[in-house]
Amino acid sequence: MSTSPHSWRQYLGVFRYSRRAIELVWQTSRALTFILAIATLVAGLLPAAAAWVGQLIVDGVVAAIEADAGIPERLLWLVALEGGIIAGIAGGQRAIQTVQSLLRAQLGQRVNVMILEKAQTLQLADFEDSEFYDKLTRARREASSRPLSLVNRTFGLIQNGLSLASFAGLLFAFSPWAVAILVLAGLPQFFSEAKFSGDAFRLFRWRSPDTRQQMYLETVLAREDSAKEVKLFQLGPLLLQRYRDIFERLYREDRSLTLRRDLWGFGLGLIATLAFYATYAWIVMSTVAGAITLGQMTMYLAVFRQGQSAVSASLTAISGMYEDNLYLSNLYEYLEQPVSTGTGEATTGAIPNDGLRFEGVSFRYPGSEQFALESIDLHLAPGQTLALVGANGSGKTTLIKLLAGLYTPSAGCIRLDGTDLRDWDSTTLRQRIGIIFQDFMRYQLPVGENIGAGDVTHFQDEARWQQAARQGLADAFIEEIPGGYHAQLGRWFKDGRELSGGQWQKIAVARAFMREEADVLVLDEPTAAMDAAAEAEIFAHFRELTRDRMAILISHRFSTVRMADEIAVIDGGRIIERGSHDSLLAREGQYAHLFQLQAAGYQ
Ligand SMILES: Nc1ncnc2c1ncn2[C@@H]1O[C@H](COP(=O)(O)OP(=O)(O)OP(=O)(O)O)[C@@H](O)[C@H]1O
Repeated sequence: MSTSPHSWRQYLGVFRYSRRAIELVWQTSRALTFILAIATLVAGLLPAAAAWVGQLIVDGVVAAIEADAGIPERLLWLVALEGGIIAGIAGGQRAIQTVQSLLRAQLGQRVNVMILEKAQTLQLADFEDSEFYDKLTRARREASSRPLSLVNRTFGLIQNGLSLASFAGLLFAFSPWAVAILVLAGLPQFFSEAKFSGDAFRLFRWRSPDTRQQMYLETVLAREDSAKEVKLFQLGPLLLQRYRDIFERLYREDRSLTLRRDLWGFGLGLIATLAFYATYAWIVMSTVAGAITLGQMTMYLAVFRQGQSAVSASLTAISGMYEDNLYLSNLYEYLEQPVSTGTGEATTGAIPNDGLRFEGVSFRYPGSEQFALESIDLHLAPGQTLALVGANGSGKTTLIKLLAGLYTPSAGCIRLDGTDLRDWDSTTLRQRIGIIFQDFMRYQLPVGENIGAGDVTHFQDEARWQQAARQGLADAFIEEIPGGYHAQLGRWFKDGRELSGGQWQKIAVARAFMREEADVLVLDEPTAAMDAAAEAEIFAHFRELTRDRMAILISHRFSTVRMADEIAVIDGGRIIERGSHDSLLAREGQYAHLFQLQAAGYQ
C-alpha cells in the first residue's frame, strides 16, 4: 500500500463526516452529547483499570498464601473495587445505550425538519433536476437512522480506541516492544478496512443513477396509482425483468468488492493474530522465568483478550461507516444546495392599476436547447380576460409558470402594476396571483380543506369553503357525499373516498375561487375532464366573479375561449395572433381554422 499524502487522505476519508455528525448531535442536544462523551470515556478507560486491579488481587492472593497469615483486609477492598469498576463499565455502557435511544428520536426529527425546511426554499427547477431530486429522496429515506448510526460508530471507535490506548499503557510496563508489535500488526488491517470502505463509498455514489432506476421500478410495480395500468398493459414481467437485470449487474460489482475486502481482511487479520499470540507466548515465558508476577500475567492476558475484541469492534465500526458517510455526504450536498432567494421588497406597484405586462419575454428550461417561449409581448388590464390557445406543447403552461414566478424569464421581463415581478416581495406577489394548474394537487385531506388550500389564511373557514364550492359548481356533489365538507378524500387514510376526474376538477376550481383578494386569477385547463356544459358554466361564473380583476384561462374548447375579451394564439412559443373572437374569425388565420375544425366536430 502506498503512503503518499493523497492515499492517506483516501484511507482516512472514512472519517470525513464524523465531525459533522457529532456537530449535528451537539446541536440537537448538548446535554445528551455531553453524557454520551462522559459515558464513552468511562466505558473506554475502565476496562484497563479493571485489568490492573485484577493484577493487584492475584498478586495479593499469592502473597497471602505465601505469608500464610489469614486473609488481608486490603484484598477484600480490592475485590470490592474491582466489583465497583465492573459496575461502572456496565453503567457507562447502559448510559451510552440510553442516550442513543433518546437521541435517535430527536436527531431523526431534527434531520427531517432540516430536510423539509430546505425543501421550502427550493425552486421548482430544483425539483425537476433528477440528480437533485434523487438527493432529496435519499436524504429523507434514512434520515432517522443514519446520522445517529455514524455518531454511534464514531463514539464506539473512540471508546475502543481509549481502551486500546490504556491497554497499551499497561503493556508498556512489560515492554515497549510488545506495544510496538501490537500496534504495527493491527495497522494493516485497519488501513485495509478503511480503504475498502472508501472504495465502497465511491462505488455506491457512482452507481446512484442505477439505484434510482431500481427504486423507480419498485415504485411503479407496487403502488396503487400505477397498479391499474401495469395490470392492464401487462407491464409487470417486463419491468420486473429490468429490475432483476439491474440487480444482477450491481450484485456482480458488490460481490467482487466484498470478496476482495474479506480476503484482505482475513489475510491481514492473520498477521495481527500471529503477532498477538507471539507476544502472548513471550508473556507466558517471562512469567515462568520469573520476570513478571502471576498477577501481571493475569492482567496482560485480560488486556489481550479484551484488546482483541476492541480491535475487531473497531474494524466492524469502520466497515459500517462508509454507508453512513454515503448518507451524510448526500444529506449535506442537499442541504448545501445554493438557493436563490427573492430580493424584491415592493408591496405596491410603481403604476397602480397598470395590470400585467409581458415585455419581450423569452424562456428556455434549464438544460434545454430550445426556447419554450420567445419574444412574448402582452398586456392585460384590470377587468380583462385573456384566453390562451395553442397546440399541445406550444408554451401556454410555461407562460403561466413564469407569471407565477416558478421560473424567471431568460430574457425580457414581466411587470405587475409597472413593477418587475423580481422586485416584488414574494409573499405579496403570491397573494396577488391565484393559479390552478392542469396538474393541480389532489390532497389527501378533507373536502373542505382541499378547497381551503386556495387561501391559507382561510384554510379552515367553512363559510368560505361553501361559498367557493358554490362558485366552482362543486357544492351539489359535495352535499351528497356522506360527511360533506368533512369527508376525507384519497385512499391513504381510513374511510377516504375517491372522486371522479371531473369532481376533482370542480374542487380545484373552487380552490381558485378561495382567492378573493388575488387580482390575477389563472385557470390552466383544470376543467378538461368536465363535460362541455359544466365547463362553459364555470367559465361564465369565473368571468362574472373576476369582473374587476384580471383573468387568464387556458382551454382547448372554443366554446369557452370565445368568452374572453382577448385571445392569444400561441404556436411554438410565439404569439402568432391576438384579438377578440370575432376579430380573429374575421382574420381567417390559425384561430379561425382551429375554430372551424372544432365546430365541424360538433355538427
Ligand atoms: N419542466 C420542463 N422542462 C423542460 N421542458 C419543458 C418542461 N415543461 C415543459 N417543457 C417543454 O416546453 C414546451 C412548452 O410546454 P408547455 O407545458 O408550456 O405546453 P402547453 O402549451 O401548456 O401544452 P399542453 O396544451 O399540452 O398543456 C414543450 O415543448 C415541453 O416539452
